[in-house]
Amino acid sequence: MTTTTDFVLNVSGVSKRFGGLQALSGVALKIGRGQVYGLIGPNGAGKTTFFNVLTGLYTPDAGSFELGGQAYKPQAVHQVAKAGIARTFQNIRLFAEMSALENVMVGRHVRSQSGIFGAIFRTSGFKAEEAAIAKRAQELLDYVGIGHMAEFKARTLSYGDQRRLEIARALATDPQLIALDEPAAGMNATEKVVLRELIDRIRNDGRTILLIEHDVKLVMGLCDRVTVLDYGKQIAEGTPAEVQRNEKVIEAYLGAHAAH
Ligand SMILES: Nc1ncnc2c1ncn2[C@@H]1O[C@H](COP(=O)(O)OP(=O)(O)OP(=O)(O)O)[C@@H](O)[C@H]1O
Repeated sequence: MTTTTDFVLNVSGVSKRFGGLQALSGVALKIGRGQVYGLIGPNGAGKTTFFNVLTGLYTPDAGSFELGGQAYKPQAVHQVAKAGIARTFQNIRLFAEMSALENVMVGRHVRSQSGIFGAIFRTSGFKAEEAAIAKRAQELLDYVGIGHMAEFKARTLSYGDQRRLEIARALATDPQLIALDEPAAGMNATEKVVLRELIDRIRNDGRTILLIEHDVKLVMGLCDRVTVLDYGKQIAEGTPAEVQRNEKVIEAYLGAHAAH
């Protein structure tokens, strides 16, 4: 029997309106533990809006949300991080002047115990925790393949490496769900192959991933299931093979291409 806890994320009826524009209309999706789940659709379909609602940047007009079998309200970004969702952004958001290691350490602080008192008075508990956080951050940089760049300022890394750094920072929060917003954007073919291997590895290590991606080949090769949005509505859901031969999906994409 399938119980709700088999789903890391279980949302339904998610709606969001901007003035006269219905950006999301009753979107529902269930992401099984250990899956890579793709969210695709033409430009303006509502993918980023869905991410922003899910991660507390926008307040939904309606919707029910469950994470790891527990109800949660995505009302504020820090609550969402605590609840266990980490994300990356379409336009990379790193601390440009901080080192790669420090950027990952910031992510890890979501889970730290000593708090502000420990940080100010530099208690022994705080120092031990800082050392543990630095060690874990280095492991994560190694994991995503940029361990040798730990001391480099984030802004000096290549585009592809900055994206990998963002993934390391997301992993640092030990999330139940990692939401990746167009991780392959701006990458060349070689970088995409490396990215694909990394996402595969993250899944094989038992993590669950929600992915917005324009590169259809990457989505189809990587995802276990896919939801297709068009004008805020879900027009298809299923395995990559199923959605690829769905008439509505073909029409939405052809229509979008014809419009350009
Ligand atoms: N803050 C906002 N205020 C008003 N309209 C918005 C806002 N954010 C998004 N929209 C509109 O909502 C619709 C969905 O946009 P969204 O960015 O979610 O699409 P998307 O599928 O992520 O597109 P893309 O692939 O181009 O990133 C668009 O028509 C967009 O103009």
